[in-house]
Amino acid sequence: MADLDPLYAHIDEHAADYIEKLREVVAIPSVSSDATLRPKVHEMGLWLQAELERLGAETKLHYPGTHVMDGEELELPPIVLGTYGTDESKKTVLVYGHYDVQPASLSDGWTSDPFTLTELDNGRMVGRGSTDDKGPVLGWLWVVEAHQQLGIDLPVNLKFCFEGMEENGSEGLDDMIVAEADGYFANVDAVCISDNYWLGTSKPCITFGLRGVSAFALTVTGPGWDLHSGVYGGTLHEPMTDLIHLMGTLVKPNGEILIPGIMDNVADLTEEEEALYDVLDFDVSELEAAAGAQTLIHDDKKQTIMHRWRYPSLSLHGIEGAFSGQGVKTVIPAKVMGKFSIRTVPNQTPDEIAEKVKAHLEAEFEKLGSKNTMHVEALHGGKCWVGDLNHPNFKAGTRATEKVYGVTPDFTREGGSIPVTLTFQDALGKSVLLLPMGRADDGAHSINEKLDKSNYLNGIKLLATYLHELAAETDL
Ligand SMILES: C[C@H](N)C(=O)N[C@@H](Cc1c[nH]cn1)C(=O)O
Ligand SMILES: [Zn+2]
Ligand SMILES: [Zn+2]
Repeated sequence: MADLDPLYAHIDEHAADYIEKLREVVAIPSVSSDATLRPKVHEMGLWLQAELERLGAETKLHYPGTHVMDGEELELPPIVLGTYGTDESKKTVLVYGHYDVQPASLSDGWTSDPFTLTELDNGRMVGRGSTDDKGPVLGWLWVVEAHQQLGIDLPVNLKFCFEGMEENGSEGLDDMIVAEADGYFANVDAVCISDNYWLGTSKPCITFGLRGVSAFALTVTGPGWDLHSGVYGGTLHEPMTDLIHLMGTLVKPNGEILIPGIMDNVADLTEEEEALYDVLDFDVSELEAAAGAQTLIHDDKKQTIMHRWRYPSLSLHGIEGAFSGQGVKTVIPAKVMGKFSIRTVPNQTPDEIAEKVKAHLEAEFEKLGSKNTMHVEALHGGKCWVGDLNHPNFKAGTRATEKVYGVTPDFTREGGSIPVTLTFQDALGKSVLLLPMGRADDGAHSINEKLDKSNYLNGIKLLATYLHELAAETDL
């Protein structure tokens, strides 16, 4: 295998260039769930295509069509495909990432403009998408660029697949992958995704499981328009009262989900799985620090991690249509929509979950005797995934981590979701490795999202080393 020390030195020397490029992409507010920002998501996709072309990849944009969001028909952003190298004597690695981001605004509590990458003295680079997932996506590009600049042969062929709807249901992606399994993806030997985080803040990990996600909108409609609570309060069924009651029937404050039958299919805990939690080097105080609170439900670290990885959870996210401004507005909102989602685990399926949620809410609404109307909509559902830690793809990731960080990584599952992971595994029949770049306290989806400069640079080295280790794998 090539000596990678010159590559590592080169990556360190080019830190400023990599950071400038990250600044450039953070400044594109590619928020997939905001209809007004949809042009920015397209812009970000085209930015990536241009970079891939600049590096010599053959690219193709796949436009999955349109979808309706907030009553508006919108063009789905392109899935950016790129082929770099077609040498039949080399293995082909498919790398996936997403270029859309979660919403962010200063008013949420950010200490700097979310779309301006802000470098802090402690090495943190703060900005929306820095860790989720623009930093890692860019990392793959710099791996290719560094090899070119040093004249080192890239030991594998690469296929890129970057989507712009991951944070909003990955619409159109699964269909394209299935349709192209024997086409664009035909020669793929292994898949790697860098889109999650270490378990803590100091030790790297590789990840072999993800929870799924099923998102819902629960709408209660009453009066024809918003009403004066002094004039109408006490005289009619109020949508907000019904909604709050219904949302309260979903989950207990201790996290227990109240939907009948929801735990029926949850996989049993085996001794082998339990042993994995026992050896984990996990400090709950890091989780508390990253959350900015000491409000954990479970005292025991093993229970905490199991409830994050292997049990479902239900979170209430927000209410559309409700008054949320400052001061008091004595109004009865006419129509309110509660948003919640369930993180799902083996062996739950989105269809089964949606059926149980709907049956439960319909039964609860019936009990209210309300004259309002209620509608439950399943917004998007992604399946959970568990990979095989013993596969050579994971061995390559492990060796790469050991080389770059000098420690054996934690082997983790992730509480979040990357719905495409299982699709790649099933449709292509190939192993998918999750190789994270960022840390547990990066604040993905939260305020002040950041990527540490050291994680960015070591992450680029890690992705590069993984490709070399995979190329050296004889068992693949
Ligand atoms: C883990 C990954 N970086 C991520 O953040 N995934 C999202 C996917 C999603 C699903 N609905 C909206 N976004 C997540 O786990 O929330
Ligand atoms: Zn995300
Ligand atoms: Zn992500």
